[in-house]
Amino acid sequence: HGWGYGPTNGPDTWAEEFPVANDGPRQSPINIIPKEAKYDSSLKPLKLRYDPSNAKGILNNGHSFQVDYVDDTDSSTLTGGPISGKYRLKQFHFHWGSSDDRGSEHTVNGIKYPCELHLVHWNTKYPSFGEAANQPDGLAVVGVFLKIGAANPRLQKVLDALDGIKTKGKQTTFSNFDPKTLLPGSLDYWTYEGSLTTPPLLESVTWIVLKEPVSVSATQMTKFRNLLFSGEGENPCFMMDNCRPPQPLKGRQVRASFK
Ligand SMILES: NS(=O)(=O)c1ncc[nH]1
Ligand SMILES: [Zn+2]
Repeated sequence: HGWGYGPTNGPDTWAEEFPVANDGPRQSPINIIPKEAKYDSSLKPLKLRYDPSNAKGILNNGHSFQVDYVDDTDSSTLTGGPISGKYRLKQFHFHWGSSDDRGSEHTVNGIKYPCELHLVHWNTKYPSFGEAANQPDGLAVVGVFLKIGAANPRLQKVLDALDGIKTKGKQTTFSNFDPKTLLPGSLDYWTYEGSLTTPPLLESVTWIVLKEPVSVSATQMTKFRNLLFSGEGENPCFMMDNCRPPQPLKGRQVRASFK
């Protein structure tokens, strides 16, 4: 059985098949220490321009669920920020915990949030996501923390679709959704050079982690935890704690777009 988040296939075992997990100089996630981040006035504002009609489907991939976007044109892109050129939105997904005191992958001063959203983009200087994923400047992932508070109405359409993709491998159509509605009011961010946080842990990601969290209610969190890692007809295993712990910084500089 492949990699996962269980006792026999979780993050501490990944190095067996993916040695970069332990040896890599730029692994993600990391603990962000705001006081150690350097304000960089040359960092540009983030520019996210998404076409809601590019939303294609929603899939339970056995590790998380993701909303996939049509990425054969430049209609949903990320530009500005720490990146040069244009990156296309491929998908967004989440990581969450088994209780509200954990679940995020990045941490801030060691604090874990209950959930973290990742918007995955690839550099259009490469022909495809797959090609870009193997390049040091191939991917850009925007990370957004979710914090327990008032129910977030912007999440509801996504959460309501989860009943249709309960088990591993299930997918349904999911159309007309603008991921910009999931972002906080401020686009202030920390940025550093890192990796995918799931195997193959490719060191191709420019991470852009927003400082301001968005809200999610405890009830909404229970909907994430009602998904299954397991496939239809298999022993049911609820999908939660699908988060990799923070990895060694190994001398990397985290920059801040704000003072
Ligand atoms: N969690 S992550 O955003 O680093 C990721 N995206 C695709 C595979 N893994
Ligand atoms: Zn992720």
